[in-house]
Formats: sequence, structure tokens, C-alpha cells
Amino acid sequence: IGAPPNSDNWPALAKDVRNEMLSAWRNYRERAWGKDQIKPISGGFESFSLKNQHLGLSLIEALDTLWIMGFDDEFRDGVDWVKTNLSFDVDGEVSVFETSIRLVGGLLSAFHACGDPALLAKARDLADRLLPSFNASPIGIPHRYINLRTGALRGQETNPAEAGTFIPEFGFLSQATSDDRYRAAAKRALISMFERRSKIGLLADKIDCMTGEWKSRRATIGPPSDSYYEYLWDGWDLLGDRECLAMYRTCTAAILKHQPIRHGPDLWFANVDFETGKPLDNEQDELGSFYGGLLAQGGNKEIGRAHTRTWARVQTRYGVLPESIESTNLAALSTTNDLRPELADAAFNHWLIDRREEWRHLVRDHYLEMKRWNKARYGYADLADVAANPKVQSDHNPGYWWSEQMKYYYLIFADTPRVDYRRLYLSTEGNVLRGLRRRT
Ligand SMILES: O=C1NC[C@H](CO)[C@@H](O)[C@@H]1O
Ligand SMILES: [Ca+2]
Repeated sequence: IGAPPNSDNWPALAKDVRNEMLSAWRNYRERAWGKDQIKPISGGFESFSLKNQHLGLSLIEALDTLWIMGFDDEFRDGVDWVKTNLSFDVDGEVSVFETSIRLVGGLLSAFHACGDPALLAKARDLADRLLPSFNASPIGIPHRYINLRTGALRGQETNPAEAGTFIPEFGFLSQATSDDRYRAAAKRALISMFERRSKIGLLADKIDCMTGEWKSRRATIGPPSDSYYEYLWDGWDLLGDRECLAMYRTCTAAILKHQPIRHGPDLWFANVDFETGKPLDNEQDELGSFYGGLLAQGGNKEIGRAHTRTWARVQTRYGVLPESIESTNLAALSTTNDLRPELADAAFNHWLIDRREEWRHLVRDHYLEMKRWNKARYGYADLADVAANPKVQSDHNPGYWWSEQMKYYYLIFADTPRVDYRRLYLSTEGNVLRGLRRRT
């Protein structure tokens, strides 16, 4: 029915995305129900952070996407699993950062969708198990790992992303529970790192969470610093926190002063020494391709668009982006692809701002190339080699796929009444924490 999906027939593309989500969900329901991740080639499953224990990662990551797509029975089925089977009282160590953006965020976006208080209670129970990592530091910077039952900590040497990517989820939780401890802890960590910026206003990418001593000299907009900057902006966007806005503006001014580098038409942000500003290498990580969308959100639209268009040229060259490239000649430094959403994330953010068709074309290509290369028997798979012909898959499906690109694809193609596009707030994991239109 209708034109083939590779036209500008946006409703047909939206329907196509929705069908792909449903068939992937049915495979997960049949073969990996309640498990962290399905293995899309073999049909098996695997745990994420815990050793052979599961916290329903992909199920929780999928919930708000299912709701937005109108899969109400599947959404309710997933929520019932959470209410019946999910306990965080597990003697196992998890990443504080990953657990917050994926599981706290996933439970809160599902709560935002349906208002079921059991989901808020679950999110709060989990956040209460993460909070001790913030309070154990005299400067409020969390360790990287915590045991969900004993509170045992590990990973004193952390980084801006893992220590600074909490304030939207924790701020939403504080507002919903009227308990300000969560927001305050997330904010304190942001400030503790901001206060240690260099004389030229840059942050390095490793820090001791107890002493506040920098353990690296490398400043980057990519991992492991990327979502620190994203969440300074988001603290303003979602919570109206003016200090977060001021910190975002100060950090962004320093980045725009010291890191832009051009190769022909391409605009990059070089990794530089955080005190001298001297470029360190020509490496660009795919995860950094979110940054053009953030710049546009923060008001630097033109330079943001230039950076996203640069990454669009890399996508055109490879079809599916490699994990890292050389900025001078776009050669792949790592030829794997972990089903990454960042370029679709940036394009969707640009589209929400300026509604230019170029972003819909970029996202359509991102989607159709994923269908062509990453689709496997039981779902969507990472790639072991994007440069091979045909590209080689690997038997992994990451949890963020359910929360991120499938949602961005659907939202940019469909004009769903379930979302107020002008008020939409998406976390770094794609969790919608504002802008869902609950049906009366
Ligand atoms: O912020 C993040 N970083 C890595 C993942 C996607 O590549 C995902 O967990 C999230 O988008
Ligand atoms: Ca992200």
C-alpha cells in the first residue's frame, strides 16, 4: 500500500518503523522475556551489567517507545512484568551512570506515559540504591560502580559523563516525589567538576571522585565527556535551572574557542589539551555525532548544522557509521558499529528546531541502511565490520536501540497525537520525560 518506504512518503516510513518495532518486540517476548538483551542472530539472550542476572533492560528501555507507537497491549504487558517480576535487591555491581540513564530513565518515562505509581516507586527504589555513591565523596562526585544490595563502591577514577549525566532523571524524580535529595546530588556533581575547569574553561576526561584531581589532560566533546555538556543544557531545558544554563554557556564558549577544526567543508571539534588547547589527535568517535544537535538546541544553530552535515557525509560514505574515524580523510579507525543512535539523535533535534527536510532525509537513510545491514533473524544486530562487503553482523542487540533510534525514526516520520512536539524533552537515552499526551 502507498509508495515504497524509500520515497518521501513519511507516513509509509512511520508505518514501516512501527512494523519493525513490533516484530522485534515479539521476538524479544518469545525468546528473551525479562532478560537484559536478546541475541538477535542466535535467538539467545545475555545480561548487561550483572553476571547472569537480569533487570529487564531492553523491556524497560522499550516501554515509552511502545506507548508512543500506540502498542498499548504490549506496553501494559511490559509494565505488568515490571510490577510482578522486577527486583533491584540484587547482590551485584552495576554502573551508576548506565543504570540511571537506562533503568531509572526508562521507568520514569513509562511513568510519564501512564501515571502508574508502581513505576515511580520502582524508579525511586533504584535511585535510592545509587545515591550512596554520590554521598560517599566529600565533593559529591559518584564512584563509577555500586553494588545494588550492599552499596559497595568501586571506580574512584571516573569521568565527566559517568559523574555528570543524572540531573534530568533525578530532577524529574525529585519533582514527582517532592524529595529534593536526588536533584541536589546530581547538581552538586555537575558543579564540582565545573569548578575544576582549566583557565581556558575546558574539562579533562578523567577525574578522581574523592580528591577532585584531574587524571588526564584530554578535553573532548566525545566519550567520556559528551553527555556532561548535554546535561548542563538539559538541567535548564527540563528543570529551568539557571546555574546549569550558565555552566553550559561557559563550557560551550570555551569549546567553540579552542576545539573547532576544519578539513575542507568538514567541521570537527578536535580533542585538545585542556590547559593549552593544543590538538592531540585527529580521532573522532561516532558518539560525538550527537554534539551538532546539542549546539543547535543551545542556540549555536549554524555551527551545529555544519557538524551534523559533516557526520552525514561520513554516513553517506559507509552506509552505517564506524565507531571511530580519522577526521582528515574519514578513514575508519574502528570498523565495528554498535547500532549507535547519535546521528539520528542529532538530526531529530535539528528537525525539532528548524523542520528542514534535510534532517528527515538523513534519518531516512540512517533507518534504511540499518534495515539493510543490521536486520537479523530475531531482531537488529551490531556490526563486526562496516567496511566489509557485505557488512558482517555480530550477535548483540543493545538496550538503547529500543529507547533511541526506533523512537527518533518514528517521531520524525509520524505526526503522532501522542506527543506534543513543541514541549518534547528527550534524555540522552531517548527517554521522554516531558511532552507525552496521556489519553484522557
Ligand atoms: O548517552 C548514551 N551513550 C551511549 C549509548 C548510545 O550509543 C546510550 O546509552 C546513550 O545514548
Ligand atoms: Ca546519548
